[in-house]
Amino acid sequence: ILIDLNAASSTGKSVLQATNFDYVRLELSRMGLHVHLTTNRSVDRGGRRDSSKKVLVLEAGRSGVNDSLVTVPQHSFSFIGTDIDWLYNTAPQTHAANQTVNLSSGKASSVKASARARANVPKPDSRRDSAVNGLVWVRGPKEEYDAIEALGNAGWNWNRFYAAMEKAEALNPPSQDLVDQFGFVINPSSLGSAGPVDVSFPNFLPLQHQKFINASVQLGHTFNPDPYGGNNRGVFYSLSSQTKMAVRETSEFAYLDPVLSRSNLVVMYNGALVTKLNVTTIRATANDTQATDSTTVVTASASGVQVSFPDGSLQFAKVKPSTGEVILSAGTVRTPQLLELSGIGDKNILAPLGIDVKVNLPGVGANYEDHTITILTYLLKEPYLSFDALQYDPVLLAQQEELYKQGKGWLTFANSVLNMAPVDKILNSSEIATAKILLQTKPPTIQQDIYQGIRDRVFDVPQVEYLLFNSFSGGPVKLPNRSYVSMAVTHLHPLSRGSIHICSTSINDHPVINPNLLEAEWDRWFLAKATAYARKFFQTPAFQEIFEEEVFPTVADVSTDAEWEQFVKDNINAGYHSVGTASLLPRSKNGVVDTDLKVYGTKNIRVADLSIMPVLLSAHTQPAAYAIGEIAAGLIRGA
Ligand SMILES: Cc1cc2nc3c(=O)[nH]c(=O)nc-3n(C[C@H](O)[C@H](O)[C@H](O)COP(=O)(O)OP(=O)(O)OC[C@H]3O[C@@H](n4cnc5c(N)ncnc54)[C@H](O)[C@@H]3O)c2cc1C
Repeated sequence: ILIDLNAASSTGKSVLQATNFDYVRLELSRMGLHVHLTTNRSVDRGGRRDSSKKVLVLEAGRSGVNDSLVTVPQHSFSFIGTDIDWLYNTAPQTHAANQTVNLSSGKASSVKASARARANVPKPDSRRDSAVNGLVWVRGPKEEYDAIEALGNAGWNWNRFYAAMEKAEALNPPSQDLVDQFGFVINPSSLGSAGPVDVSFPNFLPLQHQKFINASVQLGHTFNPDPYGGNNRGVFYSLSSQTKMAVRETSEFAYLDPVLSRSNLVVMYNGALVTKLNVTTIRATANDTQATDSTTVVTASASGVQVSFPDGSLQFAKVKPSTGEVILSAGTVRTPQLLELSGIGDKNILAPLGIDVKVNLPGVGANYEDHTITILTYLLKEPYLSFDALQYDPVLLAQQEELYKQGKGWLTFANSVLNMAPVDKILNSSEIATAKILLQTKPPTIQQDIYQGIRDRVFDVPQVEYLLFNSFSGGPVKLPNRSYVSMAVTHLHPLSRGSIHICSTSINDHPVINPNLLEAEWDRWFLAKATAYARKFFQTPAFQEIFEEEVFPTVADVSTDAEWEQFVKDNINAGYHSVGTASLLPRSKNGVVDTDLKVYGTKNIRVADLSIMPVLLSAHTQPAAYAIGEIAAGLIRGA
């Protein structure tokens, strides 16, 4: 049953009153959605579906189906500032000029879109998706997944993640035409072919992105024809989470659509805002191994969740006594918020707010990590064009909109071509010596073994990603009727760690989001070096052919080490790759969930989203989110 709460609040209320659910899943949208749906779907595949299990999925966001800004690959990021953006900002960043940094996050579902797709509305007009990310589909190197296991998480290694990512994805190999036009190369045997999530190359690659491969090779970077099999070092063509016809792929379409007709599934969206879990507790007994002091509560269980409906009423969704489960997939910002509001978290944060501490779990909201990004802007020579031309040339825009209806042209493109660079490609020998010294200092906020792992892998795995945005990103002057391109420089393994904690007892107050960007000296120094290096791409013959000049920052403004460090502090961006606030780690290491994704000290509460990742990868995060969903589905089924 599919219930749009804005339209059918009373139906939603009657369903909640009448049902005890086996699984209540918070939230529907995007990555988080598919755990239960995968549960259903996978069980189907194995012929063991248990349709007696009642599943409730709750999502606060609305459908983005009628909003082409969220459905067309080229429009990714356009959701920022709209009603499908949670509108997060960080707290002032002490080590980054005290600025607050944008941390937009999607608040949308696309169940209507899925319904439309089921009705066979042809692509791409079905506009079926509401996801908002940049569509980049890439995985990290094998060692980084194995390092998650080495932190004390038995079984959470490359083999498991790789199998789960392959299970989720279905590669559409590029047509011969695309190979001939743009040079796309891929090794199909490193990718899944039968999963629900379509991954494809865009049907268009801007000239500057083609040249980026050449510029990288001219600088001594290696071209990697097979970045999906456990080694992503070098420059390569990256895939997008989109269909062959250039419609963005999402978890809703991939996982929800095939099971929407099931009578055991209820999906409430467009205003199903979960406010807290109702948690009851049983006190520790003397022989309980988890008890750390006489007041420790060791077994907490959720009887259900409270849901605020669009009409302002508070409803209760019940799980079956003794067997029902609640699965949190509210993302890295909201999952710790919901746990804390429900009394699961650090007692030193909860008690002053008057929250009854059900499980004292200091790891909730801690270990927060994000990639950090700087962006440089360059002017293209005439007559070369970027997406900026779509704004100043209405004829071109109209042509491209027409082409998109056939799944062709500029609008099919969000991104492709990444350069995942190891340290020794961008630092000289004296800088490497400095790097080794800086890495000896452990910043205060990172855990010892996470720090050690990152430090020990620094020279083995990529440390910086270079990626082109096909438009102007910033700078003092934007010339009319001219096209720009930007270079995003991402530090892949920062050492700074922050936190996300509630500051009130209301779900409506955003938690305090403090990534603590650039706290570590290593992070400031390395990102400055990596950003300065980005200029070298533009000095290669391949780029000099098409680029006129650097507009932000100019050589006159920023050239010395000190100037680059200041540039980084003044212009830092978060990577939109937040992880870690409900970390998969042993409880003794400040973990929040165990290897079954169960929240420590609880009987029937799991987390299945990116908040469980204890450390970031040399990769964008959505494939890991899908993998976590696939793995969680297996755990829930006991498979
Ligand atoms: C602008 C942007 C660009 C990105 N680009 C890329 C990219 O190109 N490639 C890539 O791999 N990754 C990218 N990412 C990252 C990737 O999209 C995220 O890491 C991923 O979506 C996280 O998945 P999640 O399931 O943990 O959380 P989310 O996808 O954030 O899902 C959480 C859901 O829970 C809902 N929710 C939250 N609180 C409540 C509540 N109280 N009640 C009900 N519902 C609630 C939210 O509305 C949301 O739908 C990008 C992210 C952003 C924001």
